[in-house]
Amino acid sequence: MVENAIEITGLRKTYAATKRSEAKEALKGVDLAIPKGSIFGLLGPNGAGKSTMINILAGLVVKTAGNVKIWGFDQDVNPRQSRAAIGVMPQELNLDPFFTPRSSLDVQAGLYGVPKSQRRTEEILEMIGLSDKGEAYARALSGGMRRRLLLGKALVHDPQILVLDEPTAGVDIELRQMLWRNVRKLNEQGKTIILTTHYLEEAEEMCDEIAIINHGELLIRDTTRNLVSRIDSKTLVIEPVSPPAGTLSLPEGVEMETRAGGRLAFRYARTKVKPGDILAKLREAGVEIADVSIEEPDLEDVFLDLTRSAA
Ligand SMILES: Nc1ncnc2c1ncn2[C@@H]1O[C@H](COP(=O)(O)OP(=O)(O)OP(=O)(O)O)[C@@H](O)[C@H]1O
Repeated sequence: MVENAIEITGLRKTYAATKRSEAKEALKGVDLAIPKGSIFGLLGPNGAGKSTMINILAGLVVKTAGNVKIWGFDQDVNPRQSRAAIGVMPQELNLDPFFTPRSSLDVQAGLYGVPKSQRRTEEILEMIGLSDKGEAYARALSGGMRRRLLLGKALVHDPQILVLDEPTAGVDIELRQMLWRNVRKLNEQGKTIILTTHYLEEAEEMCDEIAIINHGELLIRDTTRNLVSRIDSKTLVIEPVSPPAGTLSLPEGVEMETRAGGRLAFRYARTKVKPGDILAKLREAGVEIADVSIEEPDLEDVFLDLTRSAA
């Protein structure tokens, strides 16, 4: 039994030089395994190589070197089976304006060779909340509806793996929540989900595991929890009754920052300093405290830490 939904080894992609641009090495030998059944986040700054990787998985971009296995099928040996195992919801709203949602889904199913008797057009329309828009022209759909239709199109052949490329970029909260509800449901039904997102909070909330890529290289891959616990810093935030008089003497390595409303934030290494040490110093200085809280590191800190040091 194959354990991994995706196995990538030594994946390279160099876009050829054109008259206007030099050759670009977008992926520089990436190894990555994505376990079956997970919700896996692929993160990285703009231009890191995420779309290139996803497009290679989807069979839309031809790799330069390396090996890609999808649901156990080598992309080069079994292109049909590997393509059938994956559905991609792309970033761009590339819909034919003259197709209705119902015919869009039907045509897509036809492209994947799904026999008429096995098509789930109505079920998918229902799931993406477009049952009442089945006969509307795509050009008459709102941006959010088009995005939902793209999700539907990625599902027509009932793939084991669903890839979502920046699914919530620029969408409103309601649609985002609907998308995530659907994603969770599909995951519970056994689908492996791979998503790229710029919203780190979202990745932290949704993904079991995360890979961060930068400049075409894999920087790290770990469970979301482990990644967040790598960051040693925490921040103690206090609201003083009145601003401290004079400079404060703080434990070594603690950095202070003044925030809105006169709040003071103290960033410290949790393995070296205890928040009580900071509070003791404040008390010594006669600072009266109205409120206190501690901010835990989040994925954004991890991301900045890793991409900064590798820049
Ligand atoms: N068709 C192409 N021809 C030439 N260079 C390309 C092409 N597509 C992407 N690139 C380059 O390859 C690099 C990786 O791009 P890619 O789109 O994979 O990054 P990304 O991580 O998806 O970024 P974003 O978050 O902005 O979508 C970038 O430097 C980009 O300019």
